[in-house]
Amino acid sequence: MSPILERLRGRLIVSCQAYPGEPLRVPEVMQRMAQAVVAGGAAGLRAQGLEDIRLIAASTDVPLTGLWKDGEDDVFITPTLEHAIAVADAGADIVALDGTRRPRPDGRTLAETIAGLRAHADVLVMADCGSLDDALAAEDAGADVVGTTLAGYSGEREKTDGPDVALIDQLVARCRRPVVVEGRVHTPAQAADAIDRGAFAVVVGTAITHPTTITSWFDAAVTGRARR
Ligand SMILES: CC(=O)N[C@H](C=O)[C@@H](O)[C@H](O)[C@H](O)COP(=O)(O)O
Repeated sequence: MSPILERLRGRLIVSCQAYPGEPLRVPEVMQRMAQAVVAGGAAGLRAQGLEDIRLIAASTDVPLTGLWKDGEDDVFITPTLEHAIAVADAGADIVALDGTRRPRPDGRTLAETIAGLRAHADVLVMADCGSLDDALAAEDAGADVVGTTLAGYSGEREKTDGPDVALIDQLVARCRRPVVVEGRVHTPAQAADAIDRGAFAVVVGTAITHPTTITSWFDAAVTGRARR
């Protein structure tokens, strides 16, 4: 296994992302966020957008998974070969891309996209999948790692409240490549459970790095409960 992946075995990867229009959608802010989570023990980082990737790659030394979200269409996580090459060139160690079986905007298959990326750069590829069939196809297409990132977002599986544990169990049982659990891991207990189920690593985003959502959880918990 690659030394980059070895550093992530059984560890926490923290996704540092802000969304369009949000106050924290500033590359330097995400760079600081990345430094803050590494100080807390994150063994890996995940970042969106070329400038965020560049800044984080330059200022941290943990394995960096990069992606470029583009478009409103079904396939928006690093949707084309051109996007994937740009993410690699920005400094990502692992390029995360849509690993579903849906048609891609540039007409390439996932296998063609991975082969094209590999011809350009020596990077690892994480396939962001939405189902077991996605993950099995992504392995055949050459992905180094399969993730549960798109479970509940690609139309194939229900969006569970927490991580999709049934899918985790399926992937761990059937996949040959490391399975990275990502998506709605909201508590340390859920992260531990994912590892106990056989996940190679766990990605946590929102519950660590998205204060607007975290605030809404606390607000919903307290609002309306006061005795007087
Ligand atoms: C579906 C999609 O677009 N997922 C994105 C992928 O990079 C991010 O918006 C998520 O924050 C990330 O997957 C981490 O998941 P969570 O924030 O639930 O811990």
